Formats: sequence, C-alpha cells, structure tokens
Amino acid sequence: MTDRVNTRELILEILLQVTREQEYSHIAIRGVLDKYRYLPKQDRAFILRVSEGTLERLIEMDYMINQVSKTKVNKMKSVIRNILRMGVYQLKYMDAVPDRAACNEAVKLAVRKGFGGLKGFVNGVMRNISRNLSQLHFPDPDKNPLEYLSVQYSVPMWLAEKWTTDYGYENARQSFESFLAPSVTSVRTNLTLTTPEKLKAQLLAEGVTVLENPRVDYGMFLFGYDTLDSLPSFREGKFYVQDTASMLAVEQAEVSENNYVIDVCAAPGGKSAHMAEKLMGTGMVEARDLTPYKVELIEENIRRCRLANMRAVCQDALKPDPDSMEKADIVIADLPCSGLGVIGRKPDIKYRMKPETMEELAALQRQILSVVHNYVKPGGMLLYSTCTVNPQENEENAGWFEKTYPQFRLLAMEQTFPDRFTDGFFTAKFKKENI
Ligand SMILES: C[S@@+](CC[C@H](N)C(=O)[O-])C[C@H]1O[C@@H](n2cnc3c(N)ncnc32)[C@H](O)[C@@H]1O
Repeated sequence: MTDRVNTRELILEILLQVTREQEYSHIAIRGVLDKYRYLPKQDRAFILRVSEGTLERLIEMDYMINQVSKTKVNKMKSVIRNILRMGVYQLKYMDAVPDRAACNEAVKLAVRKGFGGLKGFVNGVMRNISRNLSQLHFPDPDKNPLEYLSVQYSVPMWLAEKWTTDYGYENARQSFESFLAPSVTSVRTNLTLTTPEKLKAQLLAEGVTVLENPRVDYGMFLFGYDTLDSLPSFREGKFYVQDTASMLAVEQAEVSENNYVIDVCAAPGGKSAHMAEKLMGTGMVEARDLTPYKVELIEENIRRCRLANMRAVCQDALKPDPDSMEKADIVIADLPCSGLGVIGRKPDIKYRMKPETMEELAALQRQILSVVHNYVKPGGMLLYSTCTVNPQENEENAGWFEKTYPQFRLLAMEQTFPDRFTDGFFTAKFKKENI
C-alpha cells in the first residue's frame, strides 16, 4: 500500500461522512474513489470493500464491540466508534488482513486523528475481539428470531419486525441476506446505438467481464472494471446502468410508435431514456424533475445516450400543469419512496428510514398521483412504481388510486423482492377508460 495516502484514514472519512454528516454512502464512497483515482487498483479495492462492508454491517459490528467494551458504542466519540467498526470488520470478514495489522492500524489511526489518549482503549477492544472472535455470542435464531435477523443481517429491529409481519419470516431473511451479497452492475444496451452482441464484444475488448441477463435479452451484468467513465462504451452512450426490475417496469408500459410520454419524477432519467429508446426516434418523452440539479442529471444522460426524442423539464409534480391535461399516451409515476428494495446498493437507507417517514412518503405518493393522473389521455396508461417493499406505499396506494379514480382500471400489479441480481420493486399499471 502507498504510504503517501493512508487508505484507512480515507475509509474513516467515508464512515464519518455517512454516519455523522448523513451523506449517502454511495456518494461518499464515489467521492473518495474519484478524488483518489491515481491510487493503485488494490488500494481502491480495499477502500471500497472495507467502507461498503462496514456500513452494511454496522449493527453486527456494534453488537460485537459492546460485548467487550465497558463504554458502549453509542457513548463513544464518533471517530473512535468508526475506527473500531472498520477494524472489527477487517478482523471478522477479511482473512487477507492479518489480525495484528488490523489492531495496529486501528491504534495508529486513533493517534493520527488526535485521540492518543485513547490508544490503550482502542488496542484493548481490538485485541480482545481478535482473541475471542469465535467465543462472541450472537442471538439464537430459534429463541430470538427477530433479534437474530437484526444482528445477523444488520437491519434495525423495527424493519425486521415489519418485513416479517408483512411478508413472512423466510422472505424477510432471504431479502436481508441478499442485501449483503456483493452488488452487481446491471446494464441495458442502448438499442438505438448498438446491439447486445456488439456491445458485449466491445465490453470484452475493454477488459470487462460480462454476464448475460437471463431475464432481459438486452440486459447484462458487468464485473471487473474500475470506473464506468473509464470505459469508451459507457462514454459513447452504448449502455445505461439500470436494474432488471426497472427495465421490466418499462416493458410493461407497452410503448408504441409516436407516443407522447410524461415521466413526472424522472431523474436521473433511466426509465425515460429506456422509453425514448423503445420509441426508436419517434414520439417524445418529457422527463420532469423538481430541481435544476436533477434536470441537469437527466440532460447529461440525454446527451450521452444521444436521444433526440427526449427532453428534460423542471416541474414540481405536486403542481398541476394545465398544458398537460389529457395529453400523454403514457404517464410514468416512478415516485419518491422509502427505497427498501435498493438497500443492497444503498445500505444507509436501512439505518435512516423510519416508519413515520414511510407514512409521509405514502401520503406524498397519493398527492402526486392525484395531480398527475390528469395528464393521461382517455385510453392511455399510468404506470405507478416504487423501488420499495412496503404494502402501504405499494398495494395499498394502488388500491386507493383505483377506488378514488374509477376511470382508471388496474391491469397488472407486481411486487418483486430483492435478490442478488435484482432490486425489490413494485409496479401497478392502470388504463384510463375511453369514455
Ligand atoms: C425514484 S426517483 C426517479 C428515478 C427515475 N425514474 C429513473 O428511473 O431514473 C424519484 C425522483 O423524484 C423526484 N421528486 C421528488 N419529489 C418531486 C416532485 N415534487 N416533483 C418532481 N420530482 C420529484 C426526485 O428528485 C427523484 O429524482
């Protein structure tokens, strides 16, 4: 490892940004990896592995530390708490890091960050866990099944309880387990610019490992690349990073030539771009979002994917737009949600989301739906979707919508649960009767 930059200090920086400053984990990690692009691949892989792994397993790390430390984790200084968490992660999950190195580096980092007075404490906790790793106890799955789920898969108790109540214990267990599996990059071929065969050949030539997506013939999973920006195929717009469940949601909309589509909450533009690509240069997709920053993200994707039949517009979905009344063949309402289906890619969601926020989000979704359904033409479609797994935001909202707006008929509704290759996702497709 290079000694000009201390990789563990960068990992600590990421953990502090996420746990203290409430930064999103993928943004904090990406920020550091982008800034230190010049580091050797091995160092960057270490930063990614330890920061992602520690953040995914915070509850388990705290449970272990609390067994050996008189000062409980929630009473520790945040720097010390996070040094211990990342140190214990290395002890438990990284055989390639010798225990002695994990302990020594944790102590050195505490000193470097101005906590020399606590070096004995850090040393004591780390060495105690290292010596007794196999003797630490964990909740018994038979006696305390919910506590077991919470600690084993690092999910808060309320979420273990709620998911078990809503969908059953085994579904909860499998979903939580899938959140901890290494995440994959799922991509969709831009069929307006290339074919899956040609894209695959180009990616292989760029040194990427490619696995075909068995559920979508233009989808693939990519492994073994450094950053997407470093791939010419990405910069040339030949593929878009998109989860399988999102691709299947767009397939449901049955877009046809010359359709006018309004996507009311569109940034960064994944579903809109997919729609525009399916229109093969015809029709128009209007991709709207709340802020100029979000609109710029959409515009970047329009440029990169070279889509002439898509435009980005700044528009609050809660404010009725008189010019759009009954104009759209398809309205996409992929609304802000609790995001429980994407915890595998964004682990901080499981620590931040609260039941009361989920209630607020379910109410916000109803408010947005009650405005944007007006944009659908008679005979047109409304596609409601979320990337969450929560009956209140999903089936209950779909049921509420059908009851409140009887001119819409529910054609199909699907909840997918997360697995290693797919997010948890919900779609409900409605048709506006031709009356
Ligand atoms: C789930 S994301 C959309 C993802 C997008 N459909 C895609 O596939 O790439 C929800 C989006 O809703 C936007 N949003 C939240 N409140 C909004 C509002 N009142 N009006 C418009 N957009 C809003 C957020 O900025 C966010 O970009």
